[in-house]
Parts: sequence; structure tokens; C-alpha cells
Amino acid sequence: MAYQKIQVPAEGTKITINSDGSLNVPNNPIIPFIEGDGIGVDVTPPMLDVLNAAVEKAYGGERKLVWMEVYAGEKAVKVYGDDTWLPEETLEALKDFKVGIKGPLTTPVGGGIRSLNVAIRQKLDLFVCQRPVLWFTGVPSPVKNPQDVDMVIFRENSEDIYAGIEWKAGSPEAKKVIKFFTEEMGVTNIRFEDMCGIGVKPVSEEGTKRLVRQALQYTVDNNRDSLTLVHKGNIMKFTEGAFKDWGYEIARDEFGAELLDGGPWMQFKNPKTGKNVIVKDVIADAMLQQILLRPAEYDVIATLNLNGDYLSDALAAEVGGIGIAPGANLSDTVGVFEATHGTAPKYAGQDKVNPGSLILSGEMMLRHLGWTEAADMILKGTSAAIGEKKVTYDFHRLMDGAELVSASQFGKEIIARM
Ligand SMILES: NC(=O)C1=CN([C@@H]2O[C@H](COP(=O)(O)OP(=O)(O)OC[C@H]3O[C@@H](n4cnc5c(N)ncnc54)[C@H](OP(=O)(O)O)[C@@H]3O)[C@@H](O)[C@H]2O)C=CC1
Ligand SMILES: O=C(O)CCC(=O)C(=O)O
Ligand SMILES: [Mg+2]
Repeated sequence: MAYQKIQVPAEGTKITINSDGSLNVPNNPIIPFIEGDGIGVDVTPPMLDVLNAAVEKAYGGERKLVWMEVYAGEKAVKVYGDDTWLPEETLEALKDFKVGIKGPLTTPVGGGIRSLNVAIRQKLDLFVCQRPVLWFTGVPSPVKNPQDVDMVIFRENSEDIYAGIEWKAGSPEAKKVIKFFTEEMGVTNIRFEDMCGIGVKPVSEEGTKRLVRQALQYTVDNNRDSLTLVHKGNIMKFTEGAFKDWGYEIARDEFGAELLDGGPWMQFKNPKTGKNVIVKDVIADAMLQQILLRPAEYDVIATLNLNGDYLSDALAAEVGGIGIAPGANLSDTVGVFEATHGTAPKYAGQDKVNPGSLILSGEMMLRHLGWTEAADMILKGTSAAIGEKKVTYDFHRLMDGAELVSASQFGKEIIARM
């Protein structure tokens, strides 16, 4: 496709998909990136620098990432004109080039445009939001044993109330939906019908199973101990409760799991290592307590969209906060990597915030490409920079004897230690 504003670099090559579904990664892949709103200008440049340096150090001149800027959010409006927040060609490029990375994008609260972040996930059907939570030695943490926090969240990314099916209180649409519920569906407990916003929470068997399948496969491939289904199925029986039931079903039908002590927990042998894998479930509110009090008992987590959003920030706090919380949005063919945090507008443009989340999202991206040597170097450099207490404001305010560095300097400290 010929792009209107996106400049495709001449020297790069496109990543393609092999017939077995794996990525065919050339030595000079073109990687689309979105700078992001707010602190996007602060975290994206150090991320690009660190990834370039890691690839150079790992492979000499043999491999190179060829960056291609694509636009979304405020920058898209500047480049394309009024009200073009998410140009069609940005979505096309992410789909076409298969692997990309993005900074955070602003979503107004209570009105205005719907989330561009969510739109990218939904339009590209990036149904997995994978967010690993791991403590780096020396990072300040509010829990006593942060080394026990080692979890990977698989958040369903395409359904639940994030589908954005809702109507404003008092609108003719809300009134029509409420009328349908009360007159045709026997609903008697909408308390204040006249001025009542109303939303819909779709959760499907297929949507649940494709997410839990990926989480179980990750558990097997990475020889992890357990998978926990997190849900609020006691209250929302046919959405969150069904998520739990479908999750156990796929463990049974596709991974050979059997009931443990009469159930509902299950177990199966990892076919690759022989290790016993436990499949369990926890109700979401209890889980927020469990991750604080007994983090060692949790490993891979599969959950619905909203629970996953809450859990991501809560768990990130245990290992230093959302300044160091990476993630990936994945479909079977496309990956768009992004940090867990948002645009933190009060810090925008100050070269102050922690670029660690986006840098570690880049680390995940390199691993996704199979460029593990470069990915390992980023982990090494990040761990060493923190270990030597060269940290941004978020860690500095909680660490004794640390040296405060800017966002860009933190990137340089990582590069110096790779
Ligand atoms: N995927 C995405 O693009 C996301 C976008 N958003 C959007 O971002 C906007 C702002 O959301 P908000 O709720 O304020 O959440 P943010 O994640 O943007 O910021 C909340 C707080 O987290 C801390 N923080 C965030 N990023 C960093 C960082 N890189 N380094 C250090 N600390 C950090 C800061 O804490 P402190 O004040 O303690 O220093 C900040 O005030 C909204 O429009 C929201 O919709 C939100 C989440 C994800
Ligand atoms: O899209 C947004 O504005 C918020 C998204 C979010 O909080 C998340 O994905 O963790
Ligand atoms: Mg969030």
C-alpha cells in the first residue's frame, strides 16, 4: 500500500510470517513505532537508543533495526489534520510490518474520543495483553519480599467492558436499552431508570479460550509452576464465571489437565519437562490481597480485560511501579509492544520519568523477534544501572544513596553497562 504520510525507509526489509505461523525476521527489519503523547517524547527516544545499542553490541553490523515512525494521538492530529487521531494507514502499517512498539496515548475521561490504545488492540485483534512482573534487585518496593513477585499477566484484550458498548444517562439510546431490559427481559432492579448510564459486558467462549490457550502454552514453554484464572464469577456468573469454566475446560481438553483432589483446581504434566502444572482460580478481590500477602504462590495469571488492567498496576507497584512495567499486545500474527503506564501529563517533556517500562517492552520485542542476545544485554544493562543506583525520580525518592538521573541519562546508563 502507498502511504500518505508514513515514510517507508528504503534500506529495511519487511518481517513476514512463515507457513508454520512463525516470524520470518530479516537482518534489517522495518519496525513501526508510535512516539506517544505526554511522556512519549521522554521515553521513546531512550528506548530507540537502547535497542539500537543492544543490537549493535550483540551482532556488530550484521543486524539492525530500521525504525519507521507511524502516527497516533496528538501527533497524528498534527500530521494529518483535525480529528485524525488514529489514521487508517497507522493500523495498516502495524498489520503489514507485523511487529511494532508504541508510547502511551491520552484518553479523555467521561467524554471525547474513546481510547486509541484500546482501539489499536481491537482493530488489530491483539487479543493477548502480556505483562510480565519481575523485580530487579535493589528496586524500592512496598512489600517485604519483592523477590517473590515473579508473575506474568495474560489479560484478555478484546472483550469485556472495554468493548465500549455503553450509553449515556438520559440519552434516547440508554432509555431504549433500559426499556428493553425492563419490558422484555424481566429486569426489575435498575434502581433509577430515568438518569442511568448503561453498559454491556461481552465475554465469549472463543475469546476466553484463545487467551487462556496462550497463557497455558506460555506456562508450558517457560516451565512455569501454575496458571491462575482470576475472575469475579461469584457476582457476574455468565461473564466472569464463564471465563473461569471455559479456562478450566481448555486446560482439560487441550492440555490433559485432571481434577486435583476432586476439583475445581486441576493439574497436568508439562509435556516438555514433566513438571506438574497447577491450574487454579481465585476471585478477583481476593487476588488483590493474595498478590500482596502470598506472591510466591502465583505465577502465570489469565484474566479478563478490566481485572487485568487493575492487576497490572497493582503488581507493578510491588516491583517498583509503572515506571518499570513492560508489556506486549499480541495476536497470532501481529505484536505491538507498549508500557503499562499512561502519558503522565504532569511530567511531559521534562526528561524526568523512568523510560524503563518502554525499554523493557523493547526487550520483550527483541525476544519476540528471536534476538535474544540483544534482549539479554538490555536486561543486564538495566539491572546493572539500577544495582549501581543510577535511577530516575520514581526510584530515587525511595532509595537511599541513589544518584538521580534523567530519562535520557538512564538510557545512557543502561547502554554503558550492556
Ligand atoms: N497504554 C496506554 O497508552 C495508557 C494510557 N493511559 C492514559 O494516560 C493518561 C494519564 O493516565 P494516568 O491515570 O495519570 O496514568 P499514568 O500511568 O499516565 O500516570 C500515573 C502515575 O504513574 C506514575 N508514572 C507513570 N509513568 C511513569 C514513568 N514512566 N516513570 C515513573 N512514573 C510513572 C506517575 O506517578 P507519580 O505521580 O507518583 O510520580 C504518574 O503520575 C490518561 O489519558 C490515560 O487514559 C493510561 C494507561 C495506559
Ligand atoms: O487506553 C487507556 O487510556 C488506558 C489503558 C490502560 O490503562 C491499560 O491498557 O493498562
Ligand atoms: Mg492500565
